[in-house]
Amino acid sequence: MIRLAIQKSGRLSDDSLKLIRECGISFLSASSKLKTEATNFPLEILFLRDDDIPGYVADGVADIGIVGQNVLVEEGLQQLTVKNLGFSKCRLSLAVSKGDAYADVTSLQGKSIATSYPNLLQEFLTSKGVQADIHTISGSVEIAPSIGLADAVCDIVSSGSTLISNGLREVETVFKSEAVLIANQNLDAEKNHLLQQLLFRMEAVQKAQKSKYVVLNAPNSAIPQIKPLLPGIKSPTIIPLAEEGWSSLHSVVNEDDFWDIIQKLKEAGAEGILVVPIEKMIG
Ligand SMILES: Nc1ncnc2c1ncn2[C@@H]1O[C@H](COP(=O)(O)OP(=O)(O)OP(=O)(O)O)[C@@H](O)[C@H]1O
Ligand SMILES: O=P(O)(O)OC[C@H]1O[C@H](OP(=O)(O)OP(=O)(O)O)[C@H](O)[C@@H]1O
Ligand SMILES: [Mg+2]
Repeated sequence: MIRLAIQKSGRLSDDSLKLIRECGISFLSASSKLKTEATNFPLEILFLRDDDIPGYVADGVADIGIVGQNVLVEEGLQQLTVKNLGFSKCRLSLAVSKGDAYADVTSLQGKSIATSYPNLLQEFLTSKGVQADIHTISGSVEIAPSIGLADAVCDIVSSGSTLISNGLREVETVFKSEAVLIANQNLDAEKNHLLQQLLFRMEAVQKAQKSKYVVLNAPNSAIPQIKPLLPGIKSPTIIPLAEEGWSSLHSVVNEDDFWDIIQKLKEAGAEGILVVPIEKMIG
């Protein structure tokens, strides 16, 4: 049995649970239950405050966990990272009151800055040669300038709407973050085997999310032009249609190149193009 720690409730929770389910793992979850067991994989899930997850994994209370890089690096435990997960993307930024003058980071010299990330902030300020008074608070950081607690803040930003609602202006990016899978560094052979199985499934899910299955019809005369546009995993599948002189081509395309390829396919004479999501992709 391997023990996974995820955030109980917050910005990491939904996508963490979604990823586990997409790996084909089923479990019952009730909001009041802080521990559950999967029904079809030897996995136990602990629901915790995100700040506690790196420490629990480092100590072996949990074997693996999902947490934001901002929390992991703040706690000095980045060496536990196994895999970037691509969700809960955000940045740790410095912000000042909307009306405050700000030229560059030296404008913060001698100022007080409220944050929940004193280590990341201190490292950034030191790298810029700036000395400031760091005031550590555990939440509602954006309120600090308006109540006279600090001159500036250093907090998590995604859309920027929390800053705007609190009369603040983002001025520097201190750290970029996304969710990561972390693991204890001394897992025994059995737990390591289970971790490798989970990683295999996660990679299949991630690959599938970046790809689309494309089906189209084309006159046989257009196939030489279309084939190089659809390299797929090996090469496209070509099946003759009932109508003489026509074929159906099937392939996988990468999401990043998708619109560009569709445009070129149409120009080459493709018709009836169907685009289908892929659930899992292996090899
Ligand atoms: N607005 C956001 N958009 C995307 N990701 C975010 C956002 N805010 C935070 N995150 C990421 O999600 C993590 C958890 O954020 P959340 O705000 O839920 O934490 P929290 O309030 O400290 O929760 P907890 O109660 O578990 O301590 C952060 O550490 C960060 O990595
Ligand atoms: O740039 P935005 O899109 O506005 O997001 C940023 C906000 O999101 C997070 O808080 P959250 O809403 O998770 O609440 P919390 O303070 O309870 O953690 C973070 O601490 C910021 O306050
Ligand atoms: Mg927290």
